[in-house]
Amino acid sequence: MPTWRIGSRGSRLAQTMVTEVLDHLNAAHPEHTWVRRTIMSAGDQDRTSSLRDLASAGAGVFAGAVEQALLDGEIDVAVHSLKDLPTATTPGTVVAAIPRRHEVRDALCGTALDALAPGHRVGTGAPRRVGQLHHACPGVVAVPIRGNVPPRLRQMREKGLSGVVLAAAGLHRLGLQESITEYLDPARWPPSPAQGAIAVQVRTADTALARVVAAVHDEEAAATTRAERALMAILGGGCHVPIGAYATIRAGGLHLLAQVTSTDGSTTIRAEATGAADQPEMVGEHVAQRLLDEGVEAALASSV
Ligand SMILES: NCc1[nH]cc(CCC(=O)O)c1CC(=O)O
Repeated sequence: MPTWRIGSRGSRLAQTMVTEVLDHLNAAHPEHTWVRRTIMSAGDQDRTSSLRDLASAGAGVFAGAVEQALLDGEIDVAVHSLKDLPTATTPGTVVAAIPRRHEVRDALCGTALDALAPGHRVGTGAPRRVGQLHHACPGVVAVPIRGNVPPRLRQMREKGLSGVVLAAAGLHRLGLQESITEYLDPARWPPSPAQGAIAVQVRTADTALARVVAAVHDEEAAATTRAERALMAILGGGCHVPIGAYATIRAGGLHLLAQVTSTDGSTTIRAEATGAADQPEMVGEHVAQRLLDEGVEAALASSV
């Protein structure tokens, strides 16, 4: 029976995502053997540039090295955070499975939103989170902070910050959920497109392997993230663009809420729509068009 090499970034978060995928694959396909590989990326190695510098160097700075290892045949399966994967598919690769998404929300560690007062400092460098923070808590100072999840919590303590905003999914996967003070309501504070979702990627030519990894696929996670990413593909994507998106499957179909917030928090533009759950891209495109009709481009231009 075949042995497959499954690879990810070297961060502890990436390793836990591989474990999550492997637990599922081993249960569904005990006849296959899976071995783990770690791929070091520029995003892992570079501790000096700001997230924005790295982002402008290309949205896939974290995912790129892992995708390259897949294309070079060093690994057979790549595991990514879907939100860190560029919306433009890398030729020769295909996302063959998106596992069930457990947690999409942002979380505040440290001081609760209500208790934050003007002058308090909160760690986050992502423009979407900076804008949402300023909008919710005028006068609160966003302090750029970067690195993996555990170092960000450490920086909060070391720099005497009142709090730090992180994805709840990452904190949960790392067993750090006790650090969470407050879950931010996704209807008021929409998270990053595809936040919390894992992408399981293979080479396009490996159709048999694609069928094997499809054992971890979840239709709801796929539909919601496809809608969120279709929206982002139109508005320009990546961690450096302040777009929040939150899709849910409801009785009437797939509902998508999107929000763009200027980094100073003064302007938020929201749009939503419901459409067919089996045509998620159409819902994403529809909501993107509504945001454009509301003049979102000017808001984006002034905030990035
Ligand atoms: N941008 C970094 C990043 N990429 C994926 C996660 C974890 C959440 C996820 O799995 O989507 C994080 C950390 C964060 O945003 O707090």
